[in-house]
Amino acid sequence: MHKPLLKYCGIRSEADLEIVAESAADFIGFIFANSKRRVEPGKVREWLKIVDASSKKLVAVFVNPSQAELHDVLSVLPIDVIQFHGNERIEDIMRVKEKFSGTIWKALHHHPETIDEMNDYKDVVDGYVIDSRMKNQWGGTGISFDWNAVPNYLEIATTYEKVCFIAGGVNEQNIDRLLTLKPHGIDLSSGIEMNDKKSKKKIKLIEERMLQHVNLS
Ligand SMILES: O=C(O)c1ccccc1NCC(=O)[C@H](O)[C@H](O)COP(=O)(O)O
Repeated sequence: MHKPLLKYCGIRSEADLEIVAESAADFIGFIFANSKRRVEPGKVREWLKIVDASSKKLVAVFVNPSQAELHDVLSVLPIDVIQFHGNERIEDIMRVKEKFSGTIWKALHHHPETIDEMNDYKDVVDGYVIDSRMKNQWGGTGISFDWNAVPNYLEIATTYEKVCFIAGGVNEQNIDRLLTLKPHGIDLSSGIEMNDKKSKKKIKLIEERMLQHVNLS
């Protein structure tokens, strides 16, 4: 089995960045939306001058951003992927695509219409992040959704030739089950944190589980 793509999200300090830069993550995510994990683009730029994260792709996570908010981030940081995590309209995303030549992912929250939404966005995005749906919180909830739906999401994404990350409450205790479902990618934030900081110990446990799974299958 190929190792699923791995994204560590919600980097909020130079120390966090140092930890994930040394990890097996393929993608590292920064939150530019209202959240306890929100970061300022200028600060991230400073950290990136000090910490070598050049082996990682940088993901900018937005929730219904204005053009100015997008510009503030994209003009300062070498962003590889924009992750839209709100209820951005298709025409909003199309407008961004006119200027941004990188990858675009749409986060969709697990609910009865998610499959329809995957279809709605398929012509404007390169991939999906399926996350838990919680009242008053767009993401970073630490809560997982019913993973019985994951095979269906993966199948639909594959049909559309898109990558599909599974997010929401993934941690070292439940990642084994998720790995058996062969997600294209796994996205973690709360599950690699301790006292609001990224934890080397938790990352090590996650990566050991992933490695064992890949070696066994
Ligand atoms: O992480 C946040 O605080 C956040 C806030 C607003 C929008 C999105 C946010 N996170 C996006 C992510 O990609 C997270 O990694 C994803 O929601 C999973 O989080 P978690 O359940 O904490 O592992």
